[in-house]
Amino acid sequence: MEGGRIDGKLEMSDSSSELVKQSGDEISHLAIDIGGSLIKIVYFSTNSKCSTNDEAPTLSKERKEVPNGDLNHHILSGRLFFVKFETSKIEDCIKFLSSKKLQQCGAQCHHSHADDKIKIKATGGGAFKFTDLFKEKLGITLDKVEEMESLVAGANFLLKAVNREAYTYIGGQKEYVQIDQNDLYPYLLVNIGSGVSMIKVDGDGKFQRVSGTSVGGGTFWGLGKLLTKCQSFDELLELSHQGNNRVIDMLVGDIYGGLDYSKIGLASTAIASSFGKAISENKELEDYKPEDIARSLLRMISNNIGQIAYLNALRFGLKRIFLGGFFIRDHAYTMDTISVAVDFWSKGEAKAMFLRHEGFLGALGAFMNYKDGNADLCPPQLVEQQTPKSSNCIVDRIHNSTRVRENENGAIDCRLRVSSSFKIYDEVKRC
Ligand SMILES: Nc1ncnc2c1ncn2[C@@H]1O[C@H](COP(=O)(O)OP(=O)(O)OP(=O)(O)O)[C@@H](O)[C@H]1O
Ligand SMILES: CC(C)(CO)[C@@H](O)C(=O)NCCC(=O)O
Repeated sequence: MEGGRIDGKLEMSDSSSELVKQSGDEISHLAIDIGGSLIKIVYFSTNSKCSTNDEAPTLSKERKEVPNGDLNHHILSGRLFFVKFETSKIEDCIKFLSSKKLQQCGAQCHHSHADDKIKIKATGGGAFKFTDLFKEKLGITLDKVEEMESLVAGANFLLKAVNREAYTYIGGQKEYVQIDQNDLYPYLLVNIGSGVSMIKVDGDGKFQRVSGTSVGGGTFWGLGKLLTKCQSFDELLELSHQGNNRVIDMLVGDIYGGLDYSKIGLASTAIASSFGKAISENKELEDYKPEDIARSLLRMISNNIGQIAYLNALRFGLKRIFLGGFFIRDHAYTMDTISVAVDFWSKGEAKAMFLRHEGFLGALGAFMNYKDGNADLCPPQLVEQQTPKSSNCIVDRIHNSTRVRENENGAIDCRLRVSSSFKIYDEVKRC
């Protein structure tokens, strides 16, 4: 179907407005994914002001003996929040972080000044590029988590723990997919960020990056900016919604005198050559409408990604393709093009499925990595909302049965298990 934003789009926060609205949150854990285009932050807050549900987020002082004996735990109830910034505006991100009470994020406050010890999980190329900046401006050490590992951990978590996370988009209809946790693997994860990574996922921590393409979200936004003079990514997407790609794309019918090329299965309306019409018309860039250019560009890139995804799925015999990354933006035309490409090339065999927390896979995966924390800081683990039964492995329990709750803003209600050595903000200040 033709473009347009789908109703009920997740309004996960876009930088500056959030700076004011959410300052003062008590953040217990935070992870960051610094990509080529966008910085994504996932944080867990126990601030009860944020709750819209009947069960207010609280710090429950519930103590649990872990089975091997020696550690007590707190259970923190609260909510996972999602925020993003443009990487080119990293100063906004720095301001945001400095407005937060971050001292407890992985901080170990024994024997020395807490500021020396603030460590957050960080992934993406920017975790390397901006190491010094974070140290200088915020006194924060970035504890690096490998990018592909983070993407996979984030996707696995969402697919197993969050209801209505994955959906198909066919014929203009969004349909949520019920994930059978015992039949999830293998699948192909296609992350469309600035560039595109394709990862074959075989289990928790079991994966292989099998392909990638540099023609991705950065290409759409970069070329689109040059060709249309749009000032923002969302403006470019909106413009594409109003355009007609047939003005610029050379169609099969343009070559075949209006006929289908039925012998090889190409309808006259299929695109034979993206932007191909521009070579035969005596027109300058200014003679084309920006909306038509935006439309052709979006179609070209989405189609190409859909096709490469399908080829890789075919290569490894994978039927399920999950797509993440902020290029998608829950945008109808983008998802429709990718879905049609996968459906067309696989003759209906493979399915493209989109993730609601699209661009936050890496940040979520890095967040999950706190479970590998060192001995001083007990690994925080996400636990479900229901009263936990006695079990040794809370994460396992998520994976095997219950699901965390998600509210309409994309924030996820959940509980975090932390060790008794973990301090809430006021206590940290006194260290
Ligand atoms: N507000 C925005 N500003 C810039 N790009 C946006 C915006 N919203 C969506 N996008 C699209 O999302 C892409 C970035 O997606 P994402 O954040 O998943 O990748 P990244 O982590 O920045 O890239 P990479 O993983 O390749 O380093 C951009 O290239 C652009 O196509
Ligand atoms: C380089 C990364 C992994 C950085 O996130 C990403 O932008 C990407 O996958 N680019 C595509 C590179 C390629 O495989 O051609």
